[in-house]
Formats: sequence, structure tokens, C-alpha cells
Amino acid sequence: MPFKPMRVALLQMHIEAGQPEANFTRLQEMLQAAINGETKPDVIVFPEMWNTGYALDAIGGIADDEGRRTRALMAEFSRRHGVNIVAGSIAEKRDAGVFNTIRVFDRNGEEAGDYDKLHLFRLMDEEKHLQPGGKIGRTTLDGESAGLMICYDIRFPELARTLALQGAKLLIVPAEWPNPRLHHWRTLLTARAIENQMYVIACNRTGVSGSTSFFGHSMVIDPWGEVIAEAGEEETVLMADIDLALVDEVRGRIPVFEDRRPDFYDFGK
Ligand SMILES: O=C(O)CCC(=O)C(=O)O
Repeated sequence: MPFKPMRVALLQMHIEAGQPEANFTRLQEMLQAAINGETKPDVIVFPEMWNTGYALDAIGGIADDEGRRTRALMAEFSRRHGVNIVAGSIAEKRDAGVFNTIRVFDRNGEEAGDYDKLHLFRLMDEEKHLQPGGKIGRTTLDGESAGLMICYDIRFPELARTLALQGAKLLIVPAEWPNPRLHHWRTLLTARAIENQMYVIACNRTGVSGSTSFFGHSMVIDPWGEVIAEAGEEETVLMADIDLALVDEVRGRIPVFEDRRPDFYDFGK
């Protein structure tokens, strides 16, 4: 099987709630750090709602209008450095309201996909302030099909399975996953990787926001469920080299997709 390497960089950053200026500054510092190393990444991933954090009461006034600021910055950066960017998710304001949105940029600075979070997280009142998405999230990174999910979405195995059935070989997951649910985070991400025999690249935030603390632990998990990189709790750029040929190898060794019995599955509407 030919080696298909891809270097990923996850920006595990601290996010200031309600402070887009501070967050844009910090993000650009971390982006620069990611690109300054000896070996450049192929793909850079950010956490969820990195522009505003969960300042939901103020979200209408601070969300990025049509994502314009983020889009201009990322298109320019990805083109200048020839790198793919999965620009985490941002709070993005449109006519229909504020969405929790991922935007993807390819090496030429072209937009290569977008996704609005489908499952809004009631424990953090998301459904009171944000609009839910209306389609699943897919993109292509250097010709490889990737699925997009955001944070709480990982509790819905149907979504990851749908993406895998549509050809995704990796799953990219920006998140703001808080304490005390580290066990859920690690277990759910690992399960999504094992059951779908795909890479999972999950970028969490770190730091404290009001009474909520975030543990970081951004992770890169291979299609066997092996954790090949995992951050601690500090702000960091987590780098990992993945080999996409391993997806086909694992799927060939245990042919889960061929052995499915979809006639017997009922997910209920
Ligand atoms: O499901 C969880 O425990 C965390 C989800 C979450 O924090 C989010 O979706 O923002």
C-alpha cells in the first residue's frame, strides 16, 4: 500500500469569551508558530467558536458577519503558505441568525467546504442563541475526502457513519469540550475512529471561561483506535503525521463496511 503522508497541526488555544480582537490576535500568533517549524503542516485545524467563545448572550453583536473577517484572513494565509486550513468553527452571523460554522480553505486560498453544527448543545444553551445547520459537512483535503463534525456531534455515531459511508477517510472535529467529561471525550473519539476505521483529528480549546474549565487533550487517533498524538492541558500546537493508506489497510483487514447488514438497522426518524 503506498504511503500517503499528511502532517496535521492542531491549534489548542485559550479563548477569551466575548473578546474577538484578543482571539484573532492569539490565533494568528499560533498560526504563525504552526508554520514556522522545520516541517510545514499540510492541514491546520482550530477549536470550536474560537472567535467569540461561549459569550452567547452577546453573540449577535460579536459574531463574524457572513464570516467575512475569518474568510479574508484564512484565504490569504492559506494561499501565502500553501496550506489547507480547517478554520475551526466560528460564530457566524447571517440573515437567518448566528450559526456555529466551520469553513475550509485549500492550499490556493479557495474555500473548500463549510458546515454548520447540526446538533446544538442544550447543556450550554446553544439552541437558545444559535441556529442549527441543515446539511452534513464534507470537504476534500489534498484530494482525500474528510468529514466535518463539531464537539457535541461526536455523541451521534450515525453522523460519523454517514460521512464514512460517503467516503470520508478522516474526521475533523473542532471542539470546546469542558471538564469533567474527559472520559467521554477520549472514549467517543476513539470509538468513532475504530467503528468507522478512519482517522479522527480533534482540536479542543483549553483554559477557563467563567465557571467552566476546558482540559485541552486535543487528539489524533488512527483507524485502529491508536492515539498517535495527544496534547496536555496547556496551550500548544499539536503536530502529528498521519498515513492515509492505513485507512484502506484496516478496512481491508476487518471488512466492517462489507459486513454491514443495513436491512436490519433502524435509526428511527
Ligand atoms: O457533549 C459534551 O459533553 C460537550 C459538548 C459541548 O461542549 C459542545 O458541543 O459545545
